[in-house]
Amino acid sequence: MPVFPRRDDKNPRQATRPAPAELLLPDESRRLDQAAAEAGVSLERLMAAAGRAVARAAMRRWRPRPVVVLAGPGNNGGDGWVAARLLEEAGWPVAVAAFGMPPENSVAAEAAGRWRGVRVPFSPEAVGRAGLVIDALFGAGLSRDLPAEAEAVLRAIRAPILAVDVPSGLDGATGQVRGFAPEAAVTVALERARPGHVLLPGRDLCGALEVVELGFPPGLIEALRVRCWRNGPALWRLPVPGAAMHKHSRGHVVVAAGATMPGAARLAAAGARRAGAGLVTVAATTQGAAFLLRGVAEAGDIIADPPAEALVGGKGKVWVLGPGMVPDDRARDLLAKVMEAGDRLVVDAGGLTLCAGAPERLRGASIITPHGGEFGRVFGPLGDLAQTDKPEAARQAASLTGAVVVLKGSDTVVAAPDGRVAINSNAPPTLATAGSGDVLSGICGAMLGQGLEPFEAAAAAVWLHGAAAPTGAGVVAEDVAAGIPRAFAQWTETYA
Ligand SMILES: NC(=O)C1=CN([C@@H]2O[C@H](COP(=O)(O)OP(=O)(O)OC[C@H]3O[C@@H](n4cnc5c(N)ncnc54)[C@H](O)[C@@H]3O)[C@@H](O)[C@H]2O)[C@@H](O)CC1
Ligand SMILES: [K+]
Repeated sequence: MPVFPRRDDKNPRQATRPAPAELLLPDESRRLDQAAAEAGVSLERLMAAAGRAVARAAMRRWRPRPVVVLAGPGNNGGDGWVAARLLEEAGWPVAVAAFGMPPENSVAAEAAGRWRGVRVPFSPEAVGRAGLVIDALFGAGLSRDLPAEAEAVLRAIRAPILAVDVPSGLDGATGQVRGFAPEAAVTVALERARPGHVLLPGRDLCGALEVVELGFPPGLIEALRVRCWRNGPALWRLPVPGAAMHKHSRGHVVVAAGATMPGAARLAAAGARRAGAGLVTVAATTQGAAFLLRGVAEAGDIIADPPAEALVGGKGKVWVLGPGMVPDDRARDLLAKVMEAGDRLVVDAGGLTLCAGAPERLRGASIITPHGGEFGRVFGPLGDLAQTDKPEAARQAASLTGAVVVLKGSDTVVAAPDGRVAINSNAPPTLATAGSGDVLSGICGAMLGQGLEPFEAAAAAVWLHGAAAPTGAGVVAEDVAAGIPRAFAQWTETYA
């Protein structure tokens, strides 16, 4: 289970509560509705709350204007019928275009039955003159591709779209588009967000995400035992140096540098040092050491041509193996020795290339940090799965290797062998620059060295990396490392 921040309610500085981080899968959402019914909270009441939240979101963001509500045949449509009625009661001009009617005697049918206002045919013309379209066609659990008729209408929209639950066509579990999904200005998510609101391309289609609580009885979400979260401070605590600490109690990170790209090792070492590692050593070749010594302030201790035996083993040691590493015999030997010694280990870049098509070689690593290409090279068919279901692919890779998998991208997924998944969303596009991954692997090493367990270490590192990255033009990987103290400060001020 994730460690939740301790809070001291007497101290107002500690009063900020991280937003609920659970991401519900469609099946969990169904179980939640069922449990609510058993606890005496009817679907009717939940639908009324959802429709009210949608109407309020429209009134908060827009002045009264002609609204067209696209209502689908299920409960998503039901929310739309409720919202239509409330907006009309508030004096807005509203028309409903229904795509099929809900089954007789259903809660959604009841909501539709209460609509006394204008109905228009479900056609591209219906949305042509709208000033706002409420998309209540299908929800996050859509099980097949969007029908062509629905796509034609959604494509004809020129007005801003307020999506109920998800923009219709978006798969709530994976963030993938089923045939087509429109780009919403606002998405009202119900009770909790879904993985598809955070994963790409879904996140980009949702516009501003509003998560509204519907009034589920307390304890029901906890009882679901959700295994997927939005990555953030609700999942881990960053290590904060205490007065009694000394450098040897804050971990010793050893970065193994390759023969040809010592700059990558320097960036990994910078990430580790800025993220609080007590000691950082770069183990380089003679040639690499000569280069590194010129930038000693950002590299830590440098050892030229160390015999691996001299470095492996020892208390508190964490290896970062791979940034700038050429997958040669020396690297292969070193990986084997580190594994044999049982040291904690972060494997990235060249270290992953050593394991292409042979994921079993990674057994014993604590954290691996592949981008999509490296993931495919190591895990073969799971690489294809990652294209359609990134969390599931990362989860399977973690279970296969026993390592926490950090599958990188703008929507980095962190998966643990026990099935926990954190999806990250704070990475600015400036992180798409050479060397930024090296900084991340160093931060992962520093988190492990300071005592976080691998899943929390990886998730915290990924968040810190995103928070450290400056936005705007001209950002290079060194700036990300330099931004780490500011990211720590942001966390301390808000959550510590
Ligand atoms: N706990 C929650 O989150 C709550 C959710 N509510 C709403 O309930 C919705 C989910 O309701 P449903 O499960 O009824 O799902 P939908 O409203 O998405 O509708 C599914 C219906 O559409 C049909 N369908 C699916 N794909 C189709 C296709 N390609 N072509 C034609 N028909 C298709 C299905 O057979 C089913 O009848 C959520 O999106 C949300 O708006 C609220 O009403 C109340 C509480
Ligand atoms: K929708």
